[in-house]
Amino acid sequence: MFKQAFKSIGHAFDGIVDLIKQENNAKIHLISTILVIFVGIKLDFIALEWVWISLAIAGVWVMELINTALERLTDLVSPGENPLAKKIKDYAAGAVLVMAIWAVFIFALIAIPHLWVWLTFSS
Ligand SMILES: Nc1ncnc2c1ncn2[C@@H]1O[C@H](COP(=O)(O)OP(=O)(O)OP(=O)(O)O)[C@@H](O)[C@H]1O
Repeated sequence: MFKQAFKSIGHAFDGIVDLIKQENNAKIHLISTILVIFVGIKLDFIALEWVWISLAIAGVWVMELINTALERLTDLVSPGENPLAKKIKDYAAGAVLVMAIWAVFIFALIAIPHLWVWLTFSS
């Protein structure tokens, strides 16, 4: 039972590693994730702020994984040009964009007051 569970986790990790290797957007997400965590540690985010930040980070990764899965599936079932394939890919890309905008909003909402305090009291 545990062996099967570890095997499944391994497949899931393979998917994430492959996404980072294959997709430019995933590389941008990775750099952004590291930067946001670094800024959060530097600015001393509190637990509740980490809850929102981690939700935003996870949300963008989940959307990117689903988007890429849909892109691959579309290419598999419809290798040529097809207006429906375009719609499917554009909708999925739209989902990533909505989540990314929300993530930036959450980060700004949390980081700006911290930055304000940091700039005011560090001088
Ligand atoms: N099979 C297809 N038929 C018609 N249009 C397609 C097809 N595949 C992709 N497109 C469209 O071509 C454009 C570019 O798609 P493409 O997937 O290459 O780049 P993208 O949207 O930047 O995605 P990503 O960089 O995540 O792979 C999009 O508008 C997409 O909907």
